[in-house]
Amino acid sequence: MANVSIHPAVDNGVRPGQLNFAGGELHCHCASNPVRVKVGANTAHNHVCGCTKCWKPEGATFSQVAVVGRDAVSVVSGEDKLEVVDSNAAIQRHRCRDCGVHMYGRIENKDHPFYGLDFVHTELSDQDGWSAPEFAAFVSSVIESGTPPGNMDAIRARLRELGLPPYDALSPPLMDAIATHIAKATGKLAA
Ligand SMILES: N[C@@H](CCC(=O)N[C@@H](CS)C(=O)NCC(=O)O)C(=O)O
Ligand SMILES: [Zn+2]
Ligand SMILES: [Zn+2]
Repeated sequence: MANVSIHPAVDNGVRPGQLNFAGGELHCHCASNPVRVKVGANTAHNHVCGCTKCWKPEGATFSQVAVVGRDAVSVVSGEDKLEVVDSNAAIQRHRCRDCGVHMYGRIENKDHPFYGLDFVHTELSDQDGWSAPEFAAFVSSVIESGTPPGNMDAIRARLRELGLPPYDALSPPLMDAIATHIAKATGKLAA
């Protein structure tokens, strides 16, 4: 099963994060004048995502993506090279127009359940200690990128083997958080 590739950061086993890690810097793949983004806090809810919208390194089946408070994220250099991939998406992914790497995804809709959180790919950092991936999201969506449906049993088995329980949306706690937000907004639950 180890021959099923998920993402280079987890294919050899998930490495634990460091509890007191305070953040670091991300950089894009440009050899010169890279975009640099400071993330001044550790991440949370790190996971691998199989959706077609999250940035994946060349050849990877999944993206690796985590969240961090938007106030902790700032562009250090190369801001002029950033462009929003899809301004209609809930997550506005800012990518380097030269190398295509997504530097951060931001939610601008204040009513969104995850407003206040940015999405970042910790593999773009040279530092170790970022929170480790905990689960696999949008697993069935890898088919939309061309993964043969017949490979899905092996992919889910490999994710379980790595300690990344596979879900076809987000993890139960995050789905519960979204539903709670909606129930409060619609008055079904006390705010
Ligand atoms: N099946 C779709 C799923 C896309 C999707 O819903 N992605 C999730 C996980 S990143 C999401 O929250 N997307 C919001 C967005 O892209 O703005 C695909 O693969 O394109
Ligand atoms: Zn770049
Ligand atoms: Zn995704």
